[in-house]
Amino acid sequence: MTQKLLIIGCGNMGGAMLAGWLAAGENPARFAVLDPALPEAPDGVALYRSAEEAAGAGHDAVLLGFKPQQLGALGPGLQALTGEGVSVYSLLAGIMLGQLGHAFPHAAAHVRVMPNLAARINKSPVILCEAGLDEAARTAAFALFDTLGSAVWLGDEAQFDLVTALAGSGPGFVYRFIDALAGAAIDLGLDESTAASLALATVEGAAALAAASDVGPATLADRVASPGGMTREGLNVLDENAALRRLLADTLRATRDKGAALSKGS
Ligand SMILES: NC(=O)C1=CN([C@@H]2O[C@H](COP(=O)(O)OP(=O)(O)OC[C@H]3O[C@@H](n4cnc5c(N)ncnc54)[C@H](OP(=O)(O)O)[C@@H]3O)[C@@H](O)[C@H]2O)C=CC1
Ligand SMILES: O=C(O)[C@@H]1CCC=N1
Repeated sequence: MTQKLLIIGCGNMGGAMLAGWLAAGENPARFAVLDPALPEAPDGVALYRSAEEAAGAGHDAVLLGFKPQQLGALGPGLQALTGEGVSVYSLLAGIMLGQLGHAFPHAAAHVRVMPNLAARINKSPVILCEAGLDEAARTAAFALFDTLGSAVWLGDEAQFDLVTALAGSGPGFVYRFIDALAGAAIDLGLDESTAASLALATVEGAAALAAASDVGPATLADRVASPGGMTREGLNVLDENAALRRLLADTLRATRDKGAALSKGS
């Protein structure tokens, strides 16, 4: 079981995860941060400015929360923090287990972790893929990340970039949809603040209902579309030539394919 986690790079995503763990009641002393310029860490969480300083953290796992493009430059300087008995959890989009193994050869295990920003409110799916964990360590890793929402093991690493596009990047696409929904209403004559608040409340309520419902989104869409009514006309626009689905397939494809480029260093 991870006793103490050193978060290396605590920006948008690492910070959201740390906030989620603390919000769930985890002991702040279980966490430490290594980040050269972070203004401050939450109360009770040690903040280190260099790898040399962080060597005293007493950690048994690290969470890599810097950018994938930094792995080559930062990896060698992190060797001393990722020695025997230390598990390496990585948020680095596109970076494969084999590359983590190459960068941190002495670590006990290597785990890819893909959450999203909703970790901050413990509502994130967290996809996990590992090499080197024994059964007890798998159970402990699952529990740690499940606190942030809902953890799930992915058996086939070849699909990791695709699930990253869907669930890691996904909130970005949903936020664009909310803005586009509001923007379209503004284009048709609604005032800006009414459009923004109605679009957000509608997406929030629709997602919550879908999550609480025992039928799927397609059935719920049909329940919104009263026979002979207004909604069907709008659904017909989205459905014509699978317009929305094709747009989203292009979106996920472009996102997924950037993962392969990141793993090659671009
Ligand atoms: N944002 C998201 O929604 C998601 C991101 N990810 C992954 O999380 C990782 C971080 O992304 P994100 O949080 O968006 O990026 P950010 O830039 O917000 O966070 C990166 C953090 O790393 C810090 N950092 C820079 N250099 C070092 C160093 N030498 N040692 C330690 N820390 C350093 C940065 O500091 P400074 O700002 O001062 O440079 C910053 O605080 C990426 O690998 C990304 O693929 C995964 C899932 C979702
Ligand atoms: O944009 C990125 O590369 C990261 C990975 C998933 C979400 N943000």
